[in-house]
Amino acid sequence: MEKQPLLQIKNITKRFGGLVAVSDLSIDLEEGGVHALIGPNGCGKTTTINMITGVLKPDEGEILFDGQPITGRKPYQIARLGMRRTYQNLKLFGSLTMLENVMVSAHMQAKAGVVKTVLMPGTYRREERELADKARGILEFLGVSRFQNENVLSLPYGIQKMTELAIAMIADPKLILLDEPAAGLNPTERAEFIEMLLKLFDTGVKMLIVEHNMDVVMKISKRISVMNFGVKIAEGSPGEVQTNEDVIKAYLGAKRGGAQSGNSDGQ
Ligand SMILES: Nc1ncnc2c1ncn2[C@@H]1O[C@H](COP(=O)(O)OP(=O)(O)OP(=O)(O)O)[C@@H](O)[C@H]1O
Repeated sequence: MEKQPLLQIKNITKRFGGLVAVSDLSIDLEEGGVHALIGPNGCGKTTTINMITGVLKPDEGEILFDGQPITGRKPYQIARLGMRRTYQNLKLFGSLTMLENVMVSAHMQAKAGVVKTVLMPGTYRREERELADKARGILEFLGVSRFQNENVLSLPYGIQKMTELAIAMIADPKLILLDEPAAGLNPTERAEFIEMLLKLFDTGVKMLIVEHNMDVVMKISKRISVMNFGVKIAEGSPGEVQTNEDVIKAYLGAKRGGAQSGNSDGQ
C-alpha cells in the first residue's frame, strides 16, 4: 500500500470578513525532504500555519495529520499527535537558563503529575533525571550544550533560536513547523542554522518551513509551495520554482507595489 503523506492539506479556505486570506489550498507533505511555504508578505502563510496547528479553523476543507483528521481540533490536541511549532518571535522564559527552558517545556508534557510527585517520589525523581539527560543530549546534538547553564536571554540570538529548536525537539515530534526560523540571524548564524536543520532532518523529523530568506529556502528545501494572495501559484523543486514565471511575477509585483518581497536579504 502506498504510504500517505504525513500532512495532507485538502482544499482549505479561510476568510476574514470579506478578505479571502487562504483560498482552496492543497499541499501534501511528501516524504524525503524539507518542505517550504513561501510567498510575498500577506499571501497567507501564517494563516495556513495557524490552521495546521489548530489556532484557526478553516472555513472549508480538511487537514489530515498522520492519517487522522485534525481540522477543528485544539492546538494542544494536535501537539499531542506529534506536531510542534517554533515561532517568529521567540517564546522563552527570560529568567531561566537554557537547560531550564527546555526542561520546563518538557514538564508541560511529562507524565509525572501531582499525584505521582506526592505518592511516588522515587518514580518522579527518576523521570526528572531522564528528562534532564534527554534535554542535555538534545543541546549536545545542537552543539550548544556549553551554554546550558547560562541565562537564556544573555545568549546570542542564534543560540536562543537553537534553544527554541531544542524545546520543539524534546517532545520527539513527527513534524516541526518552523515559522521564519532564520529571521534576525546574521549570515554565520544562518549558515549554522541551515546545517542544524539538515542534521535534524537526517534523524527522521519532517519539517515544514515558512521563511523569507531565499538562501535558506533554496539550500534546505526539497520541495517548495509558493502562495500569492491566498492562492498556491506554484509547487516544485527549488530549481523549478525559481524559474517559474508566475513566481517571478509575484515577487516582482510585490516589490513594485512597495511591499517587501521577503527575499531582499537572501539573494
Ligand atoms: N486575524 C485577522 N483578521 C483579519 N485579517 C487578517 C487576520 N490575519 C491575517 N489577516 C489578513 O490575511 C492576509 C494573510 O495574512 P497572513 O498573515 O497569513 O500572511 P503572511 O503570508 O503570513 O504574511 P507575512 O509574510 O507578512 O507574515 C493578509 O491580508 C492579512 O492582513
